[in-house]
Amino acid sequence: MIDHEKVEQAVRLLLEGIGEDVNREGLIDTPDRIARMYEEIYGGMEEDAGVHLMKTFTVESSEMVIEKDITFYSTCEHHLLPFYGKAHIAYIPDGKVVGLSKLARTVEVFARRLQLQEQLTGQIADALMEYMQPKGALVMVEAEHMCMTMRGIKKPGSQTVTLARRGVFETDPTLEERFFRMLGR
Ligand SMILES: Nc1nc2c(ncn2[C@@H]2O[C@H](COP(=O)(O)OP(=O)(O)OP(=O)(O)O)[C@@H](O)[C@H]2O)c(=O)[nH]1
Ligand SMILES: [Zn+2]
Repeated sequence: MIDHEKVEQAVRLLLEGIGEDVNREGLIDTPDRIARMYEEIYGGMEEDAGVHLMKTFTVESSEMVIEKDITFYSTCEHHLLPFYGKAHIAYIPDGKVVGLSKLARTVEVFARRLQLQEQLTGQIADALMEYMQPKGALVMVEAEHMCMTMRGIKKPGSQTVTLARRGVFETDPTLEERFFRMLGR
C-alpha cells in the first residue's frame, strides 16, 4: 500500500537535499504528482498474478504458445531509475491455456514494482508454472537500464538479456531452439 503522505514528505526532503526550493511554482505540486505516479508504476506490488492466470480454458493442443514483444517499463531497485524493453513468453500447455492478454498482464504485475531484471524474468516464469501448470515455460526479457545509459558506466544502447526456463524447457534444448526460431532469431 503506497503511503501518499510519506511519499510526499520524502519527495520534499529529496528536493531540499538537492538544493531546490520546494515552494517554487514548478515544484509545488511535484510531491503530489510523484505520489500519484508511484501508485501507477509501483501498483504491481499489491497485485497477484493468479487473478489473471487462473482464468484458464481447456484445449486439446500441447503445441508451444508464444507471446512476443510485450513492452514493459520497470524500475531498477538499486538506482530507482527505469529499465524497459520487451518480454517474450513461451509455454507448452498441458490441457489448458489462458487468454493472451493475461500473459501481458502478468508481465505488468511484476514489472510495476522495484525490480532486478533476473528476478522479474523468474517471477513471470514461476507464476505461469504455479497458476497454469503448463508442461513448461520460458521467459526472455530484453531491456535497457537507464542506470547503465544515463549515468555511471554510460553505455547507451546496451541491452541486458535474461532467460528463465521451467519444466520441459529445462530438459529439452530443442524446445528452446524452436522458441528462438519462432522469435525470428
Ligand atoms: N544483475 C543486475 N544488476 C543490476 C540490475 N539493475 C542494475 N544493476 C546493477 O546493479 C549494480 C549496483 O552496483 P553498485 O556498485 O552497488 O552501485 P553503483 O556504484 O551505482 O554502480 P555503477 O552502476 O557501476 O556506477 C550496478 O552494476 C548496476 O548495473 C539488474 O536488474 N540486475
Ligand atoms: Zn540501476
